[in-house]
Amino acid sequence: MSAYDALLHRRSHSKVGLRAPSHTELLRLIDAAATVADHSSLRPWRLIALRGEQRDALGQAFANAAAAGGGSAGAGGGGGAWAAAESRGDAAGGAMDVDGPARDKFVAKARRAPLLIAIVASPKPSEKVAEWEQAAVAAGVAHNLTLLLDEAGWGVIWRTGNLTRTEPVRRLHRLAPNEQLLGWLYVGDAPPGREMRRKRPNPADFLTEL
Ligand SMILES: Cc1cc2nc3c(=O)[nH]c(=O)nc-3n(C[C@H](O)[C@H](O)[C@H](O)COP(=O)(O)O)c2cc1C
Repeated sequence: MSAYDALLHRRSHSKVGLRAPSHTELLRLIDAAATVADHSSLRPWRLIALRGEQRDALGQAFANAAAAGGGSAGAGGGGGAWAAAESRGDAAGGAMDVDGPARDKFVAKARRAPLLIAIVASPKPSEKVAEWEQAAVAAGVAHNLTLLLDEAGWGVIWRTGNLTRTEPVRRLHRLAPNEQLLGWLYVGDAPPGREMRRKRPNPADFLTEL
């Protein structure tokens, strides 16, 4: 299949089955995804696979973050509400994990696929390459990987949410202070029968001349 056809036929799957690509298969796809254009070849990204009960830990982190006030779509780093709760030492702040239905709801969300791949923008020191350029490289790797997984027959959807950049979620992924999560690729069996891809925008609306 040409890259053109692969892109035209790609679609996200919000519901996937129980099988997931193996570590070895992932490495093969990441090898190709990593050919993304990368100013100064800084490799400013890394990926973290979450399988099995590791997904429950993510659900727990989501629940703890939500209990502490959550995040916002514009949040650039750790959750301020979380930090405040932590300094108070209350339950939602880390002394105790949130439990019960509040936890179950988020664990179920994290279990929507057998494999989650966290996309981490991991900027490297550079006088020449700004952090936004490096984040663009990390996003490029994620888009490439999404396409490659789709082409290999896996169901994939890239998800984020307001809790992505909260402190409990950062801590679970052991992010360095300068790193940022760009979300997760949720991966599993593609459901049988490919649905039609959603309507494409008119390319002429997106190309002008100076
Ligand atoms: C950075 C990023 C974050 C996203 N976050 C979510 C999300 O949290 N929930 C969601 O339903 N779709 C999210 N999407 C969109 C889906 O991945 C997907 O593109 C969308 O459902 C449209 O389907 P399509 O890819 O088949 O066109 C996100 C996409 C990107 C690039």
